[in-house]
Amino acid sequence: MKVLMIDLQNIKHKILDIDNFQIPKGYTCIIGENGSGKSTLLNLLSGMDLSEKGSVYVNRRRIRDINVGYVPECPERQIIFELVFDEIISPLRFSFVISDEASEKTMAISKLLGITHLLDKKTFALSGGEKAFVSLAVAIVSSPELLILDEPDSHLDFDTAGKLMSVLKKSGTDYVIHCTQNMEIAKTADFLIYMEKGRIKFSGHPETVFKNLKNTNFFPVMWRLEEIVG
Ligand SMILES: Nc1ncnc2c1ncn2[C@@H]1O[C@H](COP(=O)(O)OP(=O)(O)OP(=O)(O)O)[C@@H](O)[C@H]1O
Repeated sequence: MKVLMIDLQNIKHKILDIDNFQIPKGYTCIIGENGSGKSTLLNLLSGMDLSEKGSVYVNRRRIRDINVGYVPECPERQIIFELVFDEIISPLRFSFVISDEASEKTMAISKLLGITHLLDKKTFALSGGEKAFVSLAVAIVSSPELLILDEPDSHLDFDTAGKLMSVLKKSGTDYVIHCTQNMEIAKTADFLIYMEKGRIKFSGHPETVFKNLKNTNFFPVMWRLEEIVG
């Protein structure tokens, strides 16, 4: 039987100290205080950084053999083309995908994200939220198995951030790893990781993880209100 998971083995890297840890297939959110090691972990998972000690496997394959998509905190800084269509199609052109196939894929992803109306617009004229969606389209157009999101929702309003998450859940990407400060988003993940001082302190279903965080500012505001109202 095929084992679907990300397997972190004996990671000692910068601030990170993670013995053995498995992330299941699906939508995972990572939360934790500033400096707890979230971005350091995402850099290892995206292949931008190689672990000083330990290994990362995805479905028993080495991380470097996996097609990974990445959206940073300020995605607009990565935009390079003048037209949105050219920006979204660029990863396919860079990998020599034939023209018709690349255009069809670009249209399909734009439909999925609800941004077909932006395709012939100039990238510099987009709003911050629109730029975030275009960067997301660039990241998923080449069908990554693993998609890393390093707080791209920090500049999005709540409804837009929620839309981004629900679209990604439908995108067919096996693993989405989303670092976020938005606890209303984190509580709807399939799997939640709470980091502290380079270690994974709590993990599991969001309800289970948040039970351990009731007396902290991480506990979702809506749940706190529900508790007060009864
Ligand atoms: N080579 C290193 N060895 C040990 N610690 C390091 C090294 N390089 C950076 N750090 C520290 O690791 C910590 C974790 O940084 P990281 O950016 O991963 O945190 P984060 O949880 O993403 O924080 P934020 O929420 O503020 O973005 C920082 O305090 C940083 O100074």
